[in-house]
Amino acid sequence: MRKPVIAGNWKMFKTVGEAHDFWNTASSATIDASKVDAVICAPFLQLPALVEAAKGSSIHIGAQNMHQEKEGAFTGEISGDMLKDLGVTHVVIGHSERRQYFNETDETVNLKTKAALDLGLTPIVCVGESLEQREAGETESVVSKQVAEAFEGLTESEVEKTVVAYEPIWAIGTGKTATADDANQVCQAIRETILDLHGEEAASATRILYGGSVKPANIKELLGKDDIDGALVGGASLEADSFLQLVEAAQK
Ligand SMILES: O=C(CO)COP(=O)(O)O
Repeated sequence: MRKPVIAGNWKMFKTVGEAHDFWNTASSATIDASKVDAVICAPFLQLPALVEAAKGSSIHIGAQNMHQEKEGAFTGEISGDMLKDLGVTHVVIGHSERRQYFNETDETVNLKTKAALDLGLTPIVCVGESLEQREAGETESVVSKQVAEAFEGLTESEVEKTVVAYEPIWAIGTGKTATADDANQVCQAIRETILDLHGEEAASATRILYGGSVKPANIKELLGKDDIDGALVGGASLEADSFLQLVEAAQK
């Protein structure tokens, strides 16, 4: 039985003050950490305050990116060691917005995933096809290649510790969700890729999330599918109430 993950990706939203407002509501929630991993992935500047606020709660704090090197002359970047030192536990890697706007490639995704695992951070590795690729019938081959390259050189136990998020680019922030069946089919193809490359145990243990316009209204149907183990959520994670409804749905 795979424990579901509900991970909020705040993207470039909220000031530290607004994050505190979120926390005032979220901290009173009863989350059963044995049933769900609830994670908030916030902008770097908010991480110290959020890690502090989350102490004693069942919500994990994650970053939205990290650099693959331990340290060095990389102006403007943040290393995994810096995140680890702060008490951050998760890190989103290879989000489509980073692939699109910040030159993230399958190769850097692989290096970052390895660097995160070496530090004991849980990578949430994002994959997904564009609308053009979907319409050309390339979804599964595109996504399988992204997964294969992201996991290149990882051991079976490292793969098991990694979370994959399938986020079709055309469904992000658009209100268009893949149908639960379509999303499940791609998540199943991802699991098959992991099976082929890393073996049965890795394939059955790895959590695969869906992301793209997930809301309290559609979470139950998505979680009802065999190969969907949770969600990576943008817009609906910004309000504590809706984030907590998603967590609630996953811990049932
Ligand atoms: O990109 C996403 C999460 O990483 C999805 O964003 P939305 O939930 O706003 O569509």
